[in-house]
Order: sequence, then structure tokens, then C-alpha cells
Amino acid sequence: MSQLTPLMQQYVQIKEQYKDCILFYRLGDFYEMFFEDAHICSKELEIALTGKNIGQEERAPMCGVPFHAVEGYLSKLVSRGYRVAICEQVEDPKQAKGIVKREVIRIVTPGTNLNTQVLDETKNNYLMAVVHTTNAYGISIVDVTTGDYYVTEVESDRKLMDEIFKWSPSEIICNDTFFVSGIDIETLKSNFNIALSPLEPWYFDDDLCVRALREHFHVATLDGLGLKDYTIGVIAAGCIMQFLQETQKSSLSHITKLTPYTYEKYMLLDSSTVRNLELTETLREKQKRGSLLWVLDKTKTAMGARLLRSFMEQPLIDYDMIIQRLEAVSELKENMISREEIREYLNPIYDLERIMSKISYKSANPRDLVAFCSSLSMLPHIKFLMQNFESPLLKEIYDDLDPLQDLFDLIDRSISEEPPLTVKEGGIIKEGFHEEVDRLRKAKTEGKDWLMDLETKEREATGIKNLRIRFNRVFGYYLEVTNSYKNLVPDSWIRKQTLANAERYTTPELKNLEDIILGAEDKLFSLEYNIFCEIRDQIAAEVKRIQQTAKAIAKIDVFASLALVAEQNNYTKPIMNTNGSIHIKNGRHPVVERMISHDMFVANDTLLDNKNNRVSIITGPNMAGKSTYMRQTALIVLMAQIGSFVPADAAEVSIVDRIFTRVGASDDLASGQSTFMVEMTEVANILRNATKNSLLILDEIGRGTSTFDGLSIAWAVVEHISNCSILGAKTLFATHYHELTELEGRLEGVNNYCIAVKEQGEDIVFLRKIVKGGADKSYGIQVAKLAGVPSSVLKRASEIVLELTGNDLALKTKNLSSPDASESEVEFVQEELQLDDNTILGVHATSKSGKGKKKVDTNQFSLFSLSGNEDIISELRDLDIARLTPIDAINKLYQLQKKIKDRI
Ligand SMILES: Nc1ncnc2c1ncn2[C@@H]1O[C@H](COP(=O)(O)OP(=O)(O)OP(=O)(O)O)[C@@H](O)[C@H]1O
Repeated sequence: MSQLTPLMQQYVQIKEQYKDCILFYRLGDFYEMFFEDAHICSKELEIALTGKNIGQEERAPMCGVPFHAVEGYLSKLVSRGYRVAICEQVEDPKQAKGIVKREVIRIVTPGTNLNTQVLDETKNNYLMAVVHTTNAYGISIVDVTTGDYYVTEVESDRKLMDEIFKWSPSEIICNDTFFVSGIDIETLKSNFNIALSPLEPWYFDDDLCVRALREHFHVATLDGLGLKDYTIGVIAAGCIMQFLQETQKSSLSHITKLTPYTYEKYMLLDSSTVRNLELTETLREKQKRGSLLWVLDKTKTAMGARLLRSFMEQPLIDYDMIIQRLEAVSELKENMISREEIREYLNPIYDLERIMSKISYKSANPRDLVAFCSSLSMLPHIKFLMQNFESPLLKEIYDDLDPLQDLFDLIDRSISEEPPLTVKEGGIIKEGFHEEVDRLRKAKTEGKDWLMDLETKEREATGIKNLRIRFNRVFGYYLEVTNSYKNLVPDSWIRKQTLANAERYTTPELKNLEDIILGAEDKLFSLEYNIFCEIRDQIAAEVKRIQQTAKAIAKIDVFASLALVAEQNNYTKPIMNTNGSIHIKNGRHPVVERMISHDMFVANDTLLDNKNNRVSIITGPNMAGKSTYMRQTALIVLMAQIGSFVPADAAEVSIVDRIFTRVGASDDLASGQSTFMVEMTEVANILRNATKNSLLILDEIGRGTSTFDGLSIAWAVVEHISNCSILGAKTLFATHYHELTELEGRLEGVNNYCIAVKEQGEDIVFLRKIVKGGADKSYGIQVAKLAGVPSSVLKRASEIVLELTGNDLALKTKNLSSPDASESEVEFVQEELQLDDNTILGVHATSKSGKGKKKVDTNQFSLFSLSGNEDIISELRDLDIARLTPIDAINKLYQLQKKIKDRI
């Protein structure tokens, strides 16, 4: 160490304290990185790796970035999961005796990035702390760019995952045992792109955590915050507070409150539901366009956009709160003129929350204050326009909206309208605000007049016609004489610099003027900076008022946006109830209707309740619109619980506690799970966590495995869900297993629906209309034809389907032999049919207690094509199937079917 230069000794000492960070070490106009940090930065930032003489024989690897461009580099490193410690010079190099003092002033981590240029302004940037104990998790979340700070506790891994998905933090700080909890760490890191930072044990020390919170909020106990000392939630919140104090090393005064919440207060949306319903981004492209947020978001401010997103991620379950939101939207929908005027005034408002954080952090520059001030100028207009609103929520917003006139006046009087970019340049303070600033400015301008007088005087005295007084940062003011006039320079002039074609001089008089002008300038700049800092601190002291107003602006923005969307898209106000019934008249899918050409969307009704309409079994060909229909129902319910109007002619919506979806086939290769495994995990989760107040959207359960197993699982799932003493949740269940339509009439509350199609010759036309009853055919081959599958393949498929439909009988028989159906209820019938020039032997199994004689069609029969299978058919004919037990019948039929299949 002693061989190192003093500068490097200082570097090594500081780096020692920040081993887990990349150290950005300020040297003049650069941040420099050394040793291993230099290797990482050169690779990640694609900057040249050089070396620096450090007093030892070998040079140290080094690279650097200019200070004015640091934010971009920082964000790049942080987004890749690195932590960066910013080490600044904390004394004026001119005053320093020896090495300039340096300190780490901030540590930037993914969850504490403040760079508004790289953060998405419509999303919060959350840091989450998770404290794991044997049977529960404490969770706390903070957004340092806005000051939002929350705390809760959950008791299971799945609920923790739901919270993680809901908040989508960019970083999680946690204790060691989190890594041995039931959480799949790899999935968390890779699928959610979250940086995981385990912290040292002291961050979780009960006493330190409680003390950090008490001191920050200036309270003797945490009761006042609605918290109990020493709970795991408090430990999580305290851990965040200590982490911020360690990393931010500056005022956290914009974190003004800690809000406890319980997940039961909101509708719970698990991660697959948020994805499947495409609430904030599309399933495949991960884009906002095509999501519900894309349709609903007409907000004008970043604060509004963030609030709307959080409304969508946390729909309400409290009846009164939903009604209040709906009333606010309704009033703004009716008052179109005021609403649009309000929106005009919202338009130029900057992100008050994030500017406020910069002000608290003392990183706001004069231009931020000007943006802040111009935003404040809109507030009185908005308040004025809101004065006659009557709905309780709008009145509350009106009361909360403080026009902050005093702060507007302060900035308006003091800060120039077009201030310089950096705080160290002059020109920040307006003329007339501060006497001393005006006086120094005058001295500076007068000094410039004196310079001009001196230039004229010397030009006349010497006869140097092109004599000029000029300035540069190194030499200050000088007289410049071109070579052709050099012989006219008086002896008394002192030479400062020789150039190729000119010489530069000074005189005692010029030196004197220079001292006056530069002295005035130095004083002026530092005075202006000090005044600016005072003004910034004065604003920072009003943080609570500003945050309250920012939230009020966000709310009015969201409600005005929802009102506009309701008007533009012809939405209707839902009638909320708690009696369990969801009755939608001519409902539409809010996104699909916007994606297809105008007025082409076919509206459909939905009827679900807790009695006779608990489960709708929906059949229909592929592409008919089953998924669209089911998702639209879920979205309408969700929109209503956000407080939005809904795409329907009329809608009665009973509040649901959760919406669960199992839609489409998706596999989770990252965690090594197959499509079917993912499907079953989701089904298991739904069956375990749904209540009778939940809404379930199940699309093709069981299709990921063999037909028999799939159908059996689907069948059992419907039995489980529809049974009131087990679950009894309202469910839309789309399936290609036509056998499930058998359940109507057998199970209470189960009804069949299908999406109608019309046959036109060999083709089908999708009518998109949901009608009562089960679909009679699956039309798979016709849909394949629509998709352009070659005709030779289609023809062959038609032949095969004929051979294979024998499966149906076995399936049906298996179903009928479920516990509900005793053997005696099963009846087999043999019939001979003529189908497409083929003579077919049909074996039909039915339930005696079913609803009378079934329609004879290809789906109801086990079919055996005669041509080429005469031997098997005669074997079948000899079989007196009606005498066999169902199990023997199945086995026999299986054998025969297998023989036929083997010949295909
Ligand atoms: N009500 C409707 N009005 C107009 N177009 C619709 C309607 N419903 C669905 N569509 C259109 O039909 C397409 C297919 O619908 P959807 O994916 O819901 O069919 P599906 O029956 O679930 O098909 P599959 O069984 O193959 O999954 C949608 O992308 C949409 O463009």
C-alpha cells in the first residue's frame, strides 16, 4: 500500500468499504474505474481499457467516463444488475491541502435508480424487501422516484409470488433464508428480470429496523403509522429504510408516509391471469398496444399513467369504493366540456412526483424548477373547473388539490425563465429578486464596458489598428496583436503568450479590470447557486403538500381518462351488486373490438350466478370465438371493479374476490416444466385458492395430455367446481370435449352454450354468437382448410376421423361409469348408418336416466367403417353388446378399434 501514490491509497481505502459495488471515482471531469472494476466497465460499457501509473511497477488497469455523461453509463450498468458507488470530490481542489477529499455520495442499484431519462415514466420503479421466516413473509415496497412506500405480510410462497408479480420490482433485497424458502429463485431472476440482493444480517435486526422507522417518521412508536413494532412487515420496511439510508446518503424527506395494506383489500390477480387477460401488455409481443391498458390509458400526465396502471393491477373489492369511482367517472362523462378543459390543463403538467424527489435529493437543477413552476401554473385552472363537481371522490380531489400559489410565486419571481443547464453557471436568478446579485451583475457588465473603453484607448495610443481585447479560460483577458503590428507594442506591456501569427499581452490596467470582472463573476455564480439551493430547500420543505396535490392530479387524470374512453367507445356504467349474479347484455371484448374493423364485433350476453348458472360449458369449433368471449367476460368484471365503465349495452356485476384464468397452452421452459405440467400446476392453484365468490375462466383444460386422461380431468374439474359444497365458483369452461355437454342436467348449475357457426357447402361461416346448447361438431377439418392446410392432407384426415370416431364410445362409456352413473344406467344400441356412401355400424352408448333419446350423429356414435373392415364388423355384429357390462363392452370395443386403427 505504501508503494502506491497517495491518490491510489485513497482509492483503495474507499473501495475497501464498497467491495460489492463498482466504484466510480471522480477525478476532475471524469469518473475513473480501476482494477477489476475497470475490466467490467470496459466490457459492459464498451469503453477503452487503459492503464494508470499507480506507484508500483505494473500499471493498474483503468477506464473512465466523462462526468457529464455519467447517467447513461450508470443506468446501463445498473440495468445489468450491478451496483455502482459514486465517489465525489467533496472539497474545492483549489482549497485542498494535499489529496482532495473524496466520499461516496450515493450507491445506485436497480431499485434505487433515479435517472428519469432512462426510467419509463408510466411505470413505478420499485425496490422490494422480503423478509422470510419459517411460516410467513414480510414485504415492503418503495419507489424512491415518487416516495411511495408500502408494507404487508403474506403467509405463503404463492402469495409472495403474486405480490412480486403485482409490483414487478426491479430489485429485491432479502435475507439469507429467502434462498432456501420455497421460492424458485432462478425463475424469479430470469422470468421477471429482477435483481436479487441478499443483505447482511444487521439490516434485519429488529431493534435497528424499528429505530430507523421511528427516527425517519419522528414517532415514538409505530402505532401512529398503523403498524405494530417488531412484526415481520415492520422488519421489511425497516430494512428498506436502512438500505436507502446506506445507499442514498441524502435526504429521504420525500418519503413521507408508510402505507400498510392487506392483499385481501384488493381483487387478487395471479401472474398467469394478468398475463392471460393481457392487462398491461400482450401475451406474445409483450407490448402495451393490444392490452387493456392500451385501450383505457388516455391519461395526460405521467402520474396519471402510473396510477391507472396500479388501479388495473389492484382492482377493488369494496362495494362503496367501486361505486364512488364509478360516480366520479360518470360525472366527468356527463360534463364533457369541463372534462376536456381539465385535460387541456393537465397536458403541460410535468411529473411532479419525480421532480419532487429530485428536489428532496438536491439533484433538481434550475430547469427542473422552471418545469415545476410551469406545471403549478395549471393548478388554479383545474381547481376552478372542478369547483362544482358533486360526486364525493371528485370533491375529495378538489379539496386535496392545493394550487401551491406560494411556491409558484417563489419560483416565478426568482428563477430565470431559461436558466442554464448546470447549477454552476450564472444566469439562474431573475433580475430584481436579489439586490447583491443585481449589483454584481452590474459590475460585471460595467467591467465589460470599461474593457471596450480600454481597447479603444490603447488602439489610439499605439496605432495598432486591429488591436482586440479577448478572453480565454486559461489566460483570462489579454490584448491580441497580429505579427504585422508587433513593432508598435509599447515596452510596458507584459507578454503572456506567443502564437504563430500573433502575440498576447497584458497591462497593469487590464489586469486590474480582469480582477474586478472575474471576481464579480465568481462571487455572482456562487451567490446565485446559494440562492438557488435555498429556494430548492424551501420547496423541499413543502413535500407533503406537493405530494398530496400530485396524487390529486393523478386521480383526476385517471377519472377523466376513464370517462373519455367510456364516451368514445360507447361503454355503459355497470350496476354493481353483491348477490353473486353477473348479467351482461351484449358485452364486447374491449380490445378485440378495437383491433377489428369498425362495428364488426358481435356482442354477446353472459349470465352467471350462484344458483342455476354457475358453470357454462362452452363448445364450438376452433376460431369460433370461445376464448374471446370468456376473456371479455373477465375483462368486463375487472373493468367494473377498477371503477371503469364497461363495453356492453347493460351490465350487472357482482363483485368477485379473484379472477382465475387458465387459458391456452404455454410452457415454462425456463423452469423446465412441460406444457401439461404448467397447465396442471395452474389448475391445482385455482382449485386450491378459488372461493365461491371467484370467477374462473378455464379454456380447454386437459388438452395437453392424452384424450382419455384429459377428458377425465376436465370432467372431474367441472364436477369439483360446480359442487356448491366443495367450491361453487362462477365458471366459464371452454372445451373441445363434447362429452362434457353431458353434464348439463346431471350437475346442478351447469349449462351448455356454444358459439354458432353456419355450414356453407364444405365450408363454415363463423357467426360469433353464443347460443344455448352444445355444439354438435368440432369442424376441426374445416378450420384447418381455412388455415390453408393442403387438400390432400384434409382428405386423408376426413378418412381417418371416420375410422377413429370409435373412440367416442369408449370415452362416453367411461364417463357414464363414473360414480354418478351405475352400470344399470348404461345402455348400448347398435345401428347401421349410411354416411358419405359408406355403410357404418354405429354403437351408441347412452344413459337411461339421461334426457331421453339422443340425437343420432357422428359424435354420439362409435363408428366402424365397413369398407375394408368386414371381418371386424362381423365380429362386432356377433357381439351382443347390450348384455355385456360396460367395462367388458369397453374392452371389447377397444380391441376392435385398435385392430382398425392398426390398419390405417
Ligand atoms: N364476438 C366476436 N366478434 C367478432 N370477431 C370475433 C369475436 N370473437 C372472436 N372473434 C375473432 O375470432 C378470432 C378467434 O377467436 P378465439 O381465439 O376467441 O377463438 P376460439 O374459439 O377460442 O379458438 P380456439 O378454440 O382455436 O382457441 C379472434 O381473434 C377474433 O378476431
